[in-house]
Amino acid sequence: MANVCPIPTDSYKVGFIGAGKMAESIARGVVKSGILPASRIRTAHSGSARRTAFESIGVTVFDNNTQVVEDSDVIIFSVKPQVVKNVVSQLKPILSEKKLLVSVAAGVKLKDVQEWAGQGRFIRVMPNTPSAVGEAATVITLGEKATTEDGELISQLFGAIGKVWKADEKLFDAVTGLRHVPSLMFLKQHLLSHNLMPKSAPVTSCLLSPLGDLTIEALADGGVAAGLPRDLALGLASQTVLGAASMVSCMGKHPGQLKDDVASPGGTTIAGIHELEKSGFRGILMNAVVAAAKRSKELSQN
Ligand SMILES: NC(=O)C1=CN([C@@H]2O[C@H](COP(=O)(O)OP(=O)(O)OC[C@H]3O[C@@H](n4cnc5c(N)ncnc54)[C@H](OP(=O)(O)O)[C@@H]3O)[C@@H](O)[C@H]2O)C=CC1
Ligand SMILES: O=C(O)[C@@H]1CCC=N1
Repeated sequence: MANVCPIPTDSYKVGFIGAGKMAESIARGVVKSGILPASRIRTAHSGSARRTAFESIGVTVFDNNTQVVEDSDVIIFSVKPQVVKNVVSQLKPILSEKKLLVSVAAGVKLKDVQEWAGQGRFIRVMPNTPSAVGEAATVITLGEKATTEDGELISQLFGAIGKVWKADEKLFDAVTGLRHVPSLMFLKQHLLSHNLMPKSAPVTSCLLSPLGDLTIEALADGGVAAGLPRDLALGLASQTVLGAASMVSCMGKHPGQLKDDVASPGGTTIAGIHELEKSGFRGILMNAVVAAAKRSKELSQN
C-alpha cells in the first residue's frame, strides 16, 4: 500500500463514465442528500437529452471520458457491462493510483476490471435506481488494492442515498437477482388499472400490507435459494420493496417507465421479469385484489 494516496474526504470529486440511468439516479440522490454538491460531480456525453438530464441537477457535463477522469478523484464506471472492458482499457493510461475506481456494472468481476485497468484501487458496487429518492439497497465489495478508508468513503457516499451492505463478491449474482425484480411497481400498476386505488383505500391498504409482507418474504427466500445469508436477503428484500414503492410515489413516473429504466437489453432484470410473466404474476396479484375486494363487499352486506 506504499503508493496509496488518500482521497480528500471533504473535497473529493466524483466522475461518472457513462451518463445513463444508473449514473443519473446516483447523482440525483447524492445532490439531494447534500453529501456532495453538484459542482463536485461530473460526467460526459455528446447527446443533448443526456447532457440536459445531468445539467438540470447542476452536474458538469464534459465532452469526453478523459476530461472526466482527469478532473475526478473517484471514478464510477456506469456503462453497460458489455462495454466496460473497452472503456476501461481506453482510459488505462490515465487511471493512476491516485484515483479510486468504482464499477457498478452487473456481472463484471473485480479481477477482470483490475486486469483491464492494469493498476488501481477498485470497489465493486451494486446499487439500484431508488438511489434517486434516497432509498437504494446497495451492496459493496472491496478489491484487493482498495483500502479501509476507500471502503468507508464509498459506504458513506452510498449510505447517503440508501442502505449499504458489505458482502463477498461471490454473492453479487444473487444480490443482483434479488434486487431487480420490481414487483411492487406491477402491484400498484394493477391496483390503479382496476380502479382499486385510491378510491377503495381501506381494501387496498389492508391488502397491500400482507401482499408486501409476502413479497418481501418470497424475495428473501429467493435470495437464500441463490446463496445469500438470511439476514442479508431479508434486508435487501425489504429495502428493495421500500425503494420500489418510494420511486412510484416520489418520481411521478409511470411504474412501467420505472421498470423500463431498470431493465437493460439482454440483462438480469428482463430475465427475471420474463419468469414472472410466464407464471402469470400480474394476473395472480390482480386476482388477489379482486377476490379481497369481493369478500369485503360480501362482509359489508351481512
Ligand atoms: N439501471 C439499473 O437499474 C442498474 C444498472 N446497473 C449497471 O449500471 C450500468 C449502466 O446501466 P444503465 O445506466 O441502466 O444503462 P444506460 O444505457 O442508461 O447507461 C449507459 C450509458 O453509457 C453510455 N456509454 C456507452 N458507451 C460509452 C462510452 N464508451 N463512454 C462513455 N459512455 C458510454 C451510454 O451512452 P448512450 O446514451 O449513447 O447509449 C449511456 O448513456 C450497467 O453496467 C448496469 O449493469 C447496476 C445496477 C442497477
Ligand atoms: O437489467 C440489468 O441487467 C441491469 C443490471 C441491474 C439492473 N439493471
